[in-house]
Amino acid sequence: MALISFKSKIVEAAKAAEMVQQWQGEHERVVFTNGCFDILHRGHVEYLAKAAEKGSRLLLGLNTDSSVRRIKGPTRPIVDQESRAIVLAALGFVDLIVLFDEDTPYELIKTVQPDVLVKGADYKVEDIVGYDIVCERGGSVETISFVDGFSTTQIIDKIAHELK
Ligand SMILES: Nc1ncnc2c1ncn2[C@@H]1O[C@H](COP(=O)(O)OP(=O)(O)OP(=O)(O)O)[C@@H](O)[C@H]1O
Ligand SMILES: O=P(O)(O)O[C@@H]1O[C@H]([C@H](O)CO)[C@@H](O)[C@H](O)[C@@H]1O
Repeated sequence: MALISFKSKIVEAAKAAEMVQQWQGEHERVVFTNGCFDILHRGHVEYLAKAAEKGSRLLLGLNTDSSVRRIKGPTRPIVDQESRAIVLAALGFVDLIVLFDEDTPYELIKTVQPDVLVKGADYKVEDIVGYDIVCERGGSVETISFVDGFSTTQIIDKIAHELK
């Protein structure tokens, strides 16, 4: 798949909503998840693969750099938003990526109206942003178990320690 086709997965919210409506019209089950995904690691990949299995299409909400900075602190992200989006777009089981600049994906989830909302098991189901929106339309909100020993923070700490 040429790079250009990876980039075509990265769309604006309005386009994503249009695609989701089309897929749902064809009885496809659309899964939504979101995150910062700074320095992609094995936990992310296994998590996204399992999220994708919960439906037939996977839409990923990706925090912009300024959003990540507000959530994870002034030294983050390490990897810029365009690079994070392209790396994620290379994953065959990711169908669409939408950048969002808010602190939470609430407005994006309201716009795209997915069938399934997924986060990692570090979140309680009822605390997941968008829970109300997805449940209201009869969708499901689920968590995916953690792959122990993998986090971006741990990678950063390991590099910082090794380079001391
Ligand atoms: N080891 C893991 N196993 C399964 N899911 C994970 C793992 N690490 C992160 N996730 C999930 O991936 C998504 C993105 O998480 P995030 O980008 O915060 O990863 P992270 O490695 O925890 O980052 P940080 O260390 O900077 O907090 C979230 O839904 C999170 O639950
Ligand atoms: O990569 P993270 O930190 O797991 O992603 C965050 O998830 C938050 C979650 O959806 C809250 O229920 C979200 O609000 C935040 O914007 C990040 O995407």
